[in-house]
Amino acid sequence: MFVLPRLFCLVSSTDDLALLPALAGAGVEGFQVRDKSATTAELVDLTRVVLDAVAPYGARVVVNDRVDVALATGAAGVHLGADDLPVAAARRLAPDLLIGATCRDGEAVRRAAEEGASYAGFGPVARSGSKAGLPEPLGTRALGEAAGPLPLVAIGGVDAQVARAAREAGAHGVAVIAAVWRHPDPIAAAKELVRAVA
Ligand SMILES: Cc1ncc(COP(=O)(O)OP(=O)(O)O)c(N)n1
Ligand SMILES: Cc1ncsc1CCOP(=O)(O)O
Repeated sequence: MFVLPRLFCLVSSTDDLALLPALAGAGVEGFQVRDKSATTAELVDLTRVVLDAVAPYGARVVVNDRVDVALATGAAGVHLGADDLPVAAARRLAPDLLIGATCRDGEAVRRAAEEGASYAGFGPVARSGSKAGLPEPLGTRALGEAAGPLPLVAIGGVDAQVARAAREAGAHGVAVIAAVWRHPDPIAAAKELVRAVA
């Protein structure tokens, strides 16, 4: 059984991977390997690099989209969205993995729980600068209304202020890209996020 991190930092191969040990050392408990342009082999390699960098700090690694890569690398989990392997199928393949499912309302959270998800990635809670084509922000009130059968990880436009609001609304934790990787001082930003979700 894995403890669900309160802060996930999403990582792609274009990020400064040399910062990973310092981010984990600063208290980032979870990393999600998310690289939309990587081949399968590249994703396996990137996941191994992330695991090697952060596992010594006790941080956990989740692979976005790919249960096969999670299993092949010994990652702690996988995050699945609407275009990915259905959660129930992933759970059959991977009884022991942490499985996250993207959800936008309470009904989706209930369904994900029934299918065997471990947590719901709920969002976008605010306006994301990193991912295009998302629906309008759902806000933290909708997050509070969706709370119930699964721990919720708020995503989309999360900075320290949104992270605090999400936690107050009932989120277990948050997941971020821009708040760390587009910050002039990623380690300072991570420390502030760690405090915000504590
Ligand atoms: C924690 C978390 N929540 C939601 C997402 C979004 O996943 P998905 O819907 O599969 O979209 P992509 O990330 O694949 O663009 C996530 N990655 N993490
Ligand atoms: C992958 C994903 N899914 C919903 S928002 C998002 C991107 C989150 O990035 P940011 O923290 O920069 O908004």
